[in-house]
Amino acid sequence: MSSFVEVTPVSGPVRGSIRPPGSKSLSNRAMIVAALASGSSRLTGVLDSVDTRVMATALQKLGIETNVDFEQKVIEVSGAGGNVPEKSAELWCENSGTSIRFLTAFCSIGNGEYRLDGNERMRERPIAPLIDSLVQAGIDAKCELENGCPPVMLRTSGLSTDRLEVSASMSSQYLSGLLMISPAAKKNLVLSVTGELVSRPYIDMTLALMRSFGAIVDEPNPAEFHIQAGGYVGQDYDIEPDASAASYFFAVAAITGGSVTVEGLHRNALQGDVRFVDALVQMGCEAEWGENSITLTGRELRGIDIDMNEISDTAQTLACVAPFASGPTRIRNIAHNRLKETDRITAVVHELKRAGIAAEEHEDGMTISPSLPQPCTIQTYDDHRMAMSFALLGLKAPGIRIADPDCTSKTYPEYFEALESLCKGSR
Ligand SMILES: O=C(O)C1=C[C@@H](OP(=O)(O)O)[C@@H](O)[C@H](O)C1
Ligand SMILES: C=C(OP(=O)(O)O)C(=O)O
Repeated sequence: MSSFVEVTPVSGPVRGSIRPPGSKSLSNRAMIVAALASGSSRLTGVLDSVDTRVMATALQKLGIETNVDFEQKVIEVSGAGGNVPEKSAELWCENSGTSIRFLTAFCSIGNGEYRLDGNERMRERPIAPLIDSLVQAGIDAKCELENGCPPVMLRTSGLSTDRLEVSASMSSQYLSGLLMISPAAKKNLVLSVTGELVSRPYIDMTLALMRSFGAIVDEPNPAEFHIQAGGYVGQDYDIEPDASAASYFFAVAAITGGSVTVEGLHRNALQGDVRFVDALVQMGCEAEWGENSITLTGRELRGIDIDMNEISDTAQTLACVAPFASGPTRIRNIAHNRLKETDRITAVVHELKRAGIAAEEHEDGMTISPSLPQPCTIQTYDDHRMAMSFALLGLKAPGIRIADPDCTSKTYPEYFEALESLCKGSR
């Protein structure tokens, strides 16, 4: 384990193709829905990373038979038909937002006592809106430290309400968690969102996955969901490659004037983050949307003004493309990024400045101006996306070191090897 990695610059355009590992968001959703289903499910193309391991282990602890073969990227789940077999469990969620939010919802349909906790940063990431909804539903749910964050304690005998409200202005994951458990509730349920809903494409992803496993959901308006009770049926389900991970490789093409094909993704992918490609097109790149691949070709880059609320996991990637554009780039409407693995606005601006790049922090985002990166060691704040995005700077300028590269294990343990193998022909 080294404390930093130094990225070697490329000397010309990077050309190549790559298939990123399975989507974290789809892997963790598919495990939850398969666990709720009647019958067994075979999930293929799943991601092997800390976040998916945390989810699989938690389901096993809850008594769901979950057979994991990460070598083959396969997980077989014997669904418990909407029951939670174990009456009591302590679940460790590290810093996986999807895991703790989806599992808190999952445990609420059980019959017993459950405690969910995570690492130091997870204990700073809000979960109160989800807890408030469960309390509304008559469940004895609380944040143990009374600060709106994990650890979470639940005493429950199931979900039997027919109406529920949730606030999703800090994270869409509270709503996704409640949506996924709803078909397993005792009655049909009307779930409404109060206030703003961030990261909307993740809700569409949740609904699509639920429907693939047989759920019936109506959406009379964008803030209301009518979910029929009746459960899920186990399926064989193939997970798409991770579109957020793909953003780094599209960015490689953009900043080197090269051409990179990402296999396994397309315009209608379930992951909203494929729209990162549109942001690069807005900056001047060309995209070719294939049936099962996307090719991005880098051209002269211009600065843009962009709302990234719906694709906020790719904001750090864009922030590391922006220095190479001809004018400033303004990223807007991502205040919720302050609540993720680290404060992803302050941290990004701080590290861009460390590399000598002109950047300004705003409450809802940042502005980055054209600059040549200077040698430095980028701090990554235990945030996989800090490491993966700032590595891009090192392809364009010498002396860029990335501290704690192993933090990519949250979603992409082999990231630096994959980046190296894509770029090595251009050195
Ligand atoms: O539902 C999901 O799979 C996710 C939703 C997003 O979180 P927010 O809804 O908190 O923005 C995203 O950042 C996260 O990586 C995955
Ligand atoms: C925000 C992220 O993850 P999570 O919320 O699932 O921890 C992420 O992967 O960028």
